[in-house]
Amino acid sequence: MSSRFRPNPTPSWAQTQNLSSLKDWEADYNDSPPASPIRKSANSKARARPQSPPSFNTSLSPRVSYVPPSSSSENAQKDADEAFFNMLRSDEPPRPKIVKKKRVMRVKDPAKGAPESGGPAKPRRRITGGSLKKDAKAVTSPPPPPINKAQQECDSAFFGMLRGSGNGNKLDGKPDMQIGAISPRVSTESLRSEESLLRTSRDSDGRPLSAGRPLSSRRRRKLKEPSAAALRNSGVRDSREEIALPRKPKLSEEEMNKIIEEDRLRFEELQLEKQKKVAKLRGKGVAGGKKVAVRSKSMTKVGGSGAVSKAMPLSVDRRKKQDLVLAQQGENGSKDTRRNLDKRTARIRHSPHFIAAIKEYRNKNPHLNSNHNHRERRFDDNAMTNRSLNGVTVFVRKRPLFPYEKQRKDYDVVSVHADSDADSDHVLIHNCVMHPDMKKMLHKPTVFSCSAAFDQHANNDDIYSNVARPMLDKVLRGGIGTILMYGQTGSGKTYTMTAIEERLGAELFSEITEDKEITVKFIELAGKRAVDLLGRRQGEEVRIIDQMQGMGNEVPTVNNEPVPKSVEKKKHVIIQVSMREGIEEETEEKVDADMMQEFRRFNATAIRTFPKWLTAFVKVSSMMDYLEAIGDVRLKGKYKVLCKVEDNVVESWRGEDSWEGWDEEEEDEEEGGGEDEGVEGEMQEVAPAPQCSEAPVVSVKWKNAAELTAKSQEQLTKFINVGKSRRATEATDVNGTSSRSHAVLQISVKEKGSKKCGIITLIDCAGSERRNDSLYHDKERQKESAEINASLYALKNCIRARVEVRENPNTFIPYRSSLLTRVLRETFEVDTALLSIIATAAPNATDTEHTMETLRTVSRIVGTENNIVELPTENVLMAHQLQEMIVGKAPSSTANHVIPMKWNNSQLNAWLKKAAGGMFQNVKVVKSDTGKTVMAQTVPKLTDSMCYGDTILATQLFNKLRNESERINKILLKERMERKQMMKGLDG
Ligand SMILES: Nc1ncnc2c1ncn2[C@@H]1O[C@H](COP(=O)(O)OP(=O)(O)OP(=O)(O)O)[C@@H](O)[C@H]1O
Repeated sequence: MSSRFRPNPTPSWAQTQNLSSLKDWEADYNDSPPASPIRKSANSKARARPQSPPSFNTSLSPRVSYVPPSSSSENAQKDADEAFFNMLRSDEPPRPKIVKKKRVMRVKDPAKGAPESGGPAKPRRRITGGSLKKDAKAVTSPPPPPINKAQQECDSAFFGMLRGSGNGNKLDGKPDMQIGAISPRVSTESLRSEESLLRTSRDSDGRPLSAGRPLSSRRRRKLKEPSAAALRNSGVRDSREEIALPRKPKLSEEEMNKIIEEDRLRFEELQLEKQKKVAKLRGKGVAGGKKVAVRSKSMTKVGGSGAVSKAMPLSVDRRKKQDLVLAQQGENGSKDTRRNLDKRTARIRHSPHFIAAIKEYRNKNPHLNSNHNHRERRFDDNAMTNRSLNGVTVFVRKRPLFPYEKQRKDYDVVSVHADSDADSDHVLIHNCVMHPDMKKMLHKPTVFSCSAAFDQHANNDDIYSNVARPMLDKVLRGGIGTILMYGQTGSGKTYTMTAIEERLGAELFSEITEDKEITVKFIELAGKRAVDLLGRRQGEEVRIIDQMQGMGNEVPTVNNEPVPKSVEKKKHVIIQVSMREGIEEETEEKVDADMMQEFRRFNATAIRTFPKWLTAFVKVSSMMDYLEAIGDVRLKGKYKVLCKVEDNVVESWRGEDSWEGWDEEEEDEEEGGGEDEGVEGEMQEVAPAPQCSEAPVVSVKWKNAAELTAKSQEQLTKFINVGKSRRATEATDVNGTSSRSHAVLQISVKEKGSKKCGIITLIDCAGSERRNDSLYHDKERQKESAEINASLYALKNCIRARVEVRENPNTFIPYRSSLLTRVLRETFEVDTALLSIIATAAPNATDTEHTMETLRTVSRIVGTENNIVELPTENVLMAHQLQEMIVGKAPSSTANHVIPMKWNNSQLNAWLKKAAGGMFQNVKVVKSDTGKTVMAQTVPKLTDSMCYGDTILATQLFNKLRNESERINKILLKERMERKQMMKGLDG
């Protein structure tokens, strides 16, 4: 037998048995076993846990009920003892402890039922026990019957008790709550039984603690109880189910809404209450309003009732509170406190400083002040030629700042320097940016040069007379003139162009003679499509056919000459060039050399010369170059080009647009029988150029585009307006009616019955947008924007190439890269053609980057980007410094005040020398001492560290430092208020 179960005799018990010592008792153990160790043990346990004395229902152990020794029942005592020791000997689990008989007598009538089931319950034998009679019978009936289930239960309870769990039920039939609470120590076997579920966790009234709520999974695991699902599966009924409280009925939507509304009202009420409280506190000066308003915990505990937190989760409260604070801020106009801002926002946020800095800069440089008299300044043809930059006249027009822009605190960052004495004007952009530390403000002036610049005071007449009027003279003589508007969306391209069209129309009709007529064509270039704006059918697609007059593009013909095998393998295209008939022999060599040089540019691998032919092998991969080469050759008007293209190579190329397009155009030309056609056969002579004095030698045809003859200025205006109304415009974020295409208006002045003509082309480009602005546009719009920008890029390249052509005639002009440049081919290739670009500039600070980019692009176009000057960056002064500068009044204190907490070692030393009439000049200061370290010290510390043990001096030092701190803080506060006042003045 395990010693664990050996009865533990106590001296008192030994004394009762007349045993002198424990040893004696042990010796006599077998003969006369102690009769009351269990009782003693039980009693001792009861003492140890007075609040929950273990009590046992004897019915749980009917056979082992123990009757304490008494004079009246000696035999019963003996029997009980024997039964007990029998049990011990037979290795049976120990029986539960026996309680006093008195208590046994208090057992309730089981017929009254267990309280947990509510009504009159069936007698629960195993739990509430059987009858007392039965128990008594069991006590007196040796030998013990085999252990049944009830016995096992009883045993397990007993073990539990021995281990200290005290498992068992009171004899009065009410389970002990404490006992239930410590039931984890109940043997696994018993817990698994159905009854154990009922026995666990009951309160003093016998109701299970888990009533109305299932046990948590953690608790269940602890109790080693099967889950409800497991019980269900095993067919055992879970008692918890019986006693579960009925679920709350679902609320209808109406009821829910009502509750929500009530909560909301309550919340608002509480908010008001809170605001009143805060206002009261502020009035009393008890607390900084902000702290109370924002940090108050009252949102969760208002009124101490927790009503708000009950009604709404904390996050909702917080959000509402935040919304309220934000709304209040908005109403009060309180400032945005963010620190990291994008360029545009930062410019607006610090606008007063930047405005003042720009104003100051203009004052220092009076020529930048916009008071130019544009009326007096009229450039004639010659002046314009002198002022042209690399053959292109560049004008800049700055539009005024709109009231809505002023309203949002935007400001003018474009200064114009119109210098009539020099050859060029200048535009200065005040680029206002923040230092990366987001504290310092910088002003970066950048200067761009142009032929002529117009500020916001220039009107449309000024623009017309300087830009279009000189061009008109040339056009009337049969020349070519092109005016191109380039600029950011909303910068005034359409506005300016409309003004020019009106005035141009009026002058044209007043100047032309009767033998001349004016025709007009108007198309729109949107991406890769050209659409007629004046045709009967709206949206008619126009095809741009650019070819040299009298020459035409030819269908490649196959020469008989065999293709060398090596070439075939490499998939080369063979280009054969025939000399033009009538070319003089002495120049033949030179032409050959030119031609060879030309082909080398296109990576021709072999060039052969024949008496009348020149053959080059060009790689298929550079087919586009090859096509351009042909164009180039034609341009010179010296050669006739024939192509011999290897069959399979052609096949492989046919799928490409460019080649097919090329063929089709040719076919069209042949079918159409246009006036410039007639190229038949290989050796067709070049038709003579038109006899018009300055007529173009090349012609770009707008096939399908309606050409209308305008008989009067009104009619011309009407045609233009019809075209404009058909033009695709859409609202962008930047401009309400932004042009999404390039509008090309061509006005020709023709001699009646003759082909002689002068042409003026006015191009209103689509807004050059940046990605940032088109960020929120849909996909189609973004694609459109990309195409617009691509065509503007091509334009830039062509104009640039045109500029370069003057120095290097071999310069390749990539006019084929966009529809816009194909339309403008005449302008690029005719030397006498005039080209003017008007760059429109928006003055507002938020568009600084766009404006700079426009001017930079135009400078690149004309090859003057090297003339862009970036002036030294200046620091923008803060308000108190500006005040002195602008208002002419110094702030109340110009001294640089620093609070003691921020003093460095030298500042500390300086103060100590002067303060209190030099009282502290002899205090001990080490190198590492700063204002902060000294301020952090208490008087005793100061006494030791600095004042050589002089407490009075240390106290003085301590107080004086604090006084000084207070004094400086007051001054700083005053300065801050002054600055604020001044800023308000600047804003206004
Ligand atoms: N110099 C100016 N004076 C007065 N208002 C102007 C001036 N320039 C432009 N505007 C006004 O600015 C607005 C936008 O101008 P406009 O439509 O010409 O811009 P845009 O550059 O053609 O734009 P988009 O490229 O998007 O078509 C118009 O309302 C126009 O009246």
